Amino acid sequence: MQSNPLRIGTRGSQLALAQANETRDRLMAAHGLSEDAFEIVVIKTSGDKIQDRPLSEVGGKGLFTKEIEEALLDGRIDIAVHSSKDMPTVLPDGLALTAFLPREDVRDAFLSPKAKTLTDLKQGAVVGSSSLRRQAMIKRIRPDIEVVMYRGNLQTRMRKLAEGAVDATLLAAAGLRRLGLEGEITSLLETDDFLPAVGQGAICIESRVGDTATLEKLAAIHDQATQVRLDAERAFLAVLDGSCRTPIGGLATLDGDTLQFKGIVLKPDGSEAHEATASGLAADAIRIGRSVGEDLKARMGPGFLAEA
Ligand SMILES: NCc1[nH]cc(CCC(=O)O)c1CC(=O)O
Repeated sequence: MQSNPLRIGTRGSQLALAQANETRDRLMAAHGLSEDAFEIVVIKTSGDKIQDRPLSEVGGKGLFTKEIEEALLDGRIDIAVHSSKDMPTVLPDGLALTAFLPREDVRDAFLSPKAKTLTDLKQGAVVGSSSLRRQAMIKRIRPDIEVVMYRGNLQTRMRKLAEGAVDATLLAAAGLRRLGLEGEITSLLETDDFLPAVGQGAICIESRVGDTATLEKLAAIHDQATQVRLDAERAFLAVLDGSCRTPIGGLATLDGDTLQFKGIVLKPDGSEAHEATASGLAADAIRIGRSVGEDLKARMGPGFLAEA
């Protein structure tokens, strides 16, 4: 082990800090190190500075990673901890997702003081979410529901829900668990009818490609099954060129050596949706994800993504 602390870059939100701490704790346990072997470096990103507009309007996923990736490339940090869901499919030259922690619950959670599930909400109910995927999936099941923009950190969103500004909200179960807020979950949306975002529930670690000393440390906390699932999901997203303006869901599951993949593309108002599935050997994860992406692309027809 090197004597310099391993510098862990992260955003400053409570969720991001919880993820960075979890990564540090796993590294400490795996290598028998103390806390002084690590330094958590908080980096403010453009995405953190913009709070009043949906992400889809201001440039999408890369907003939460740009400044952190610059710090990695400049050698100011050694690893960056991210939610896989927030990672663009293309990374800057010289950087890669070099480790995945074991994936948690992938499901979206329904939170409401007024109803047990999405389908129990009263006619014309208001749901807060600024995720285009969640908006489209809600509209597909319940076209009468009004979805209003709802950004801010988890605590802010829960407060708005308690104050009655909205009737319900949807959040990733994994994020709530990491913050010790799973008690706030009213019910969980099963993936059969509500497909999560690509990467949901998986913490990933980004580092410099040739930094072998760091890669060796990460190997001890890496989960290969999560990597295989994410390989398929990210290959799927890359084919569809998943911009933040396109509602897309995708999930890979592993049963032994068999990978199952399901993907969906929707119009934002839920009026049209295309789904496709494929399965095969885990070793073919990337090919399977890509094939579902291509299948959907063909079935959507030209213009669907542009219109969306
Ligand atoms: N876009 C924000 C974001 N990125 C990752 C998570 C949750 C944690 C995860 O999916 O790993 C969340 C919050 C949410 O969607 O509720």
